[in-house]
Formats: sequence, C-alpha cells, structure tokens
Amino acid sequence: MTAQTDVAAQMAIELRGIDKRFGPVHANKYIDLKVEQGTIHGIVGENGAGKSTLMSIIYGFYEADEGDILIDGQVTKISDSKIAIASGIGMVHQHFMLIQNMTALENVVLGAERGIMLNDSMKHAREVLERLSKEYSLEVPLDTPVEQLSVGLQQRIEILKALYRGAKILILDEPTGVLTPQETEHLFKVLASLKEQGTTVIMITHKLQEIMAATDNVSVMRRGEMVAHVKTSETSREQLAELMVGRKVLLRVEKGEAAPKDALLEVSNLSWTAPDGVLKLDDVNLNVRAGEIVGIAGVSGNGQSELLDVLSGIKQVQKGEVKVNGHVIDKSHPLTPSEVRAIKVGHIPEDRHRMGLVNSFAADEAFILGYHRLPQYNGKVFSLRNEITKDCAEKMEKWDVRPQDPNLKTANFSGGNQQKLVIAREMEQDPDVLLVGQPTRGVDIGAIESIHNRIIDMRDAGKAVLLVSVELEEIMSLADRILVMFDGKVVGEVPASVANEQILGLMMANIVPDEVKALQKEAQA
Ligand SMILES: Nc1ncnc2c1ncn2[C@@H]1O[C@H](COP(=O)(O)OP(=O)(O)OP(=O)(O)O)[C@@H](O)[C@H]1O
Repeated sequence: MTAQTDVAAQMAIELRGIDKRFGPVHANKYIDLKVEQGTIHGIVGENGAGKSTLMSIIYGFYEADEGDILIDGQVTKISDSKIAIASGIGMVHQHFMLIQNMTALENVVLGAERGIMLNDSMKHAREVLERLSKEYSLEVPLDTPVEQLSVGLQQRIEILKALYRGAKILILDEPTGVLTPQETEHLFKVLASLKEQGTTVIMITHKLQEIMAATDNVSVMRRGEMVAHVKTSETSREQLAELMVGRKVLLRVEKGEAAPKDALLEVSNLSWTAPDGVLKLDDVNLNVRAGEIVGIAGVSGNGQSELLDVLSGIKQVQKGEVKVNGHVIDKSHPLTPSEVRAIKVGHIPEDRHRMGLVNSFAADEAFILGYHRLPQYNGKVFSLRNEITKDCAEKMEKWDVRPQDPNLKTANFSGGNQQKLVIAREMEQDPDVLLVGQPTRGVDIGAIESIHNRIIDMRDAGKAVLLVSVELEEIMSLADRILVMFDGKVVGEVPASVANEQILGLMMANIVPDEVKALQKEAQA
C-alpha cells in the first residue's frame, strides 16, 4: 500500500474531480472533497452553488458525468440509491420522504425489508429502533401516523431510517430549516452522539452560526466550484460568508428609525378554528402602520401560519374582522387570495412549495401566479406571453435569480432561488401591505442581506410589513415592534429596542417578564 492510499483510508468519503452538467448549467465543476471519518463536515455555499447536486451524486440520485467517489478508500460506483445505502450512506433530504399516513415504524421498515412486512420483521425492527432511539436520543412514537407528528419528530424518523439501513455516513441537507431552536439544539446533540460512535456526518446549511457550533471542518462552494476547505476552529462566520459570496457581506442589518403613520392593517378579535375543532387563532388583535415592520415571534405551530393564511385569504375569516387599506373582511364579506392581492396585499408564504409555486410551471408563469386575474393579465396571458417572459427575465436579473432562464421549470431551480422568485414576484407588485412568512428559509447569506434590505426599503417607502419568522435574530434585526404568539394568542408586545433572546424566549413559553408588563402598562397609560 502506498503512503497516499494510507491517507485516503482515513477518509470516510473522498470525491475526485466530480463533474455534473444539467444541459447548459454546469452544476458541479471538477469537485474534490475529503471527509474525515467520525467528523461532522459542513458544506456551505450560495443558492445554486451546487451543494444539493453534489450530495445527490454521493447518494446515487444523479450520476456524475466525470469523476470518482471513494468510500473508505475504495473507488465505488454509485449508480443508484440502493448502492449508496449498501455502501453505508444515508441521506435526510430538505423535504422529507416519509409516507404521511403510515406510522414511524412502517416508514422505517418500508423498503428495507424484503417482500411484505412480516410480523417477525416488524418485531425485529421495533427492537432495533428502540435501541437506536435510546442510544442517540432519537425517541419517537413508533405507532403514530407520521402526519400527526411535528417536523422535528419526522426528521428523527428520517435519521432512524438511515441508521436502520446501516448508515455510517449520514448526509443532512439543510436540516434545521424547519426546526424550532429547541429542536435544532436537540439535533446537534444527536449529531454529536453519532460522531462519538464513529458515524461521519455531512451537513449542508446556510446558517453559519450552526456551522461554527456543530462542525469540525467546512467546505465552501461557489458557482459550481469547491473554493475552500477550512477547519471550523480556524475560521469565522465573516470569513465563510466572504468565501461563499466572493465579497464582504454585512451580517447585521442596518436601518434607520421607523416613521410610522396610520394603520393599514387592523386585526380585531380574530379567531379561527381548524376543521378538527382546534382553536388556532384566539381573539387576536393587532395593527400594522404604514412605514413599520411588525414581527411575530413564536415557536412554530402557535397560530402564526393560520394568521398569515387568514390575512391572505387562503383561510376565511370565521370570527372578528380584518381591515386592510380601508376594506373590511369578515365572515359576511370574505375575500379570495386573488381578491386580497387586488387590494394591494402581497403575500410571501411560509411554505413556497405548497403555497408559493407550482413546480411544473416555468419561471415566467410562476412570476404572475396569483396575479393572473388582474386586469392587465386577465384573458391576455397567452397574447402577452413574450412580454411576460421579457419582464420576468428583467426581474430575475434584478433579484439575482439563478439561472436567469424564464423558461426553466420552477422545480429545477435550487431551493433558495425558488424563494427569490416568490419574493421578487410579491415585492414587484408594489403592495401597500406585505405579509411575509419565513422570508429567508433556505436562502444564502448574500441573498438574505438583499432580502432584508428590500424589506426595509418597503418599510421606508411607507408600506406596512407583517413579518413571521422562527428566526429570532431575523425578527430582532428587522422588526420595529415584536408581538409574541403562544397557543393562538398574542401574549405580548415588545419594542425592538428592548427585545433580546431571553425576553422573547420566555414570552414564547407564555411567561411575560415584569419589565415587559411594566412597558405595556406604561403604553396603556
Ligand atoms: N434537475 C435539474 N435540472 C436542471 N437544472 C438543475 C437540476 N437540479 C439542479 N439544477 C441546477 O443546478 C444548479 C445547482 O443546484 P443545487 O440545487 O445543487 O444548488 P444548491 O447549492 O443546493 O442551492 P440551494 O442552497 O438554493 O438549495 C442550479 O443552477 C440549479 O438550477
């Protein structure tokens, strides 16, 4: 054995010259990567840099046009996921691959056992899963249908599924994008215990503080190339951001004082009950004035999503009243989402896949989605197609959506670029009231900077912005006033100048600290 193969043998996985094109898009350009055994290795890079493509090649979803993959020092041809799994590779995708009406146990066993799920194999699987759950703090209710479980628990099932199939190398694509801060903390504990037992973890994330907290080494991609490999202990968030984007990035938002005027959005005594009888919005009262950003903080699942859905017309008002720009919306005056848009309310939905885009549409079609009934488009979409495409191309350039191809199907854009498409569409309509849900989920650091600046520009242009985000840092740096929701209620309000993580964290658990109570009394007086 040569000295060189000795070095390679310590690597759990090594990539040599991996190259991949999708038509004209050169997604991975001769990538070299070494991932040491038993480490947590971060992969960062702008939206569209080629991270997911590279991981999909390792997992056998795509085959590289050129290059070699070495597992434990051996060149391994991974032509499909079955071979990847047999080679000890597991992957947890950004969008989970679980069958919603099956239980956790059934999901884990599905596909891993030969033939039908026999009682014996289920019994064995249960024993193995119970052991794995204990060993790695991955407790989940094994017999509950997945659809009834939180995203955090669903992610644990995905990890268990990979471990059950014998994964020694676990790839996580953007694992914390949909997790609460508590769930994220728990996930990092799980990853640390996996590492302790010798598992290698590769994690794609846009969150540089997570890279700093959880990884041993980081590789940086930019525009299809691998531009740097660094030890986490020898780098900083600022340096990583600069390596990713190729320029210095401002990690803090800069904004002046707000100059709010009259309320453009007024919500009075709004309640909404889900079809299963659960009260999701409980007597919500709030207003957003022209020229201010009101942030809503809270652990996800406390009514924020339903609030945005009702305000945007996706769900109908059942009780109470919403006043937008002088228009009253209530039970007897409901409005559809396109009618709400027509009264100049923009909506950037939290879930771009379910609500923001239609995957089979081309970018230029996606760009007028929701606005196609406005007089300028209604009945004319076909005859105006060339203009719509040209307009879309211009906006894509302005918003740096990559690739700048208005004919590309939305499904074929990277996650962050899909988000930029939705944001560009909504902001370019120049709404008076902008409802924003998780605007930077899955978005890279350079694009976050530009999205944050555009939200502040909207405020400074006299628009009313209601921002829902599970990222406390985002809420604290953008909002002028912060409301906290718990169990469908607004439990309190804090001026951004006073807010900090501790105060908001307590309020998110329905404990209003004395200093906030005093401020509220003062405001009432
Ligand atoms: N199936 C496909 N067909 C055509 N182009 C594709 C396909 N999959 C990815 N691409 C393109 O390849 C490039 C790399 O995309 P990829 O999803 O790997 O980026 P990423 O770094 O993971 O981005 P993000 O952080 O936004 O998820 C992008 O330009 C994307 O549009």
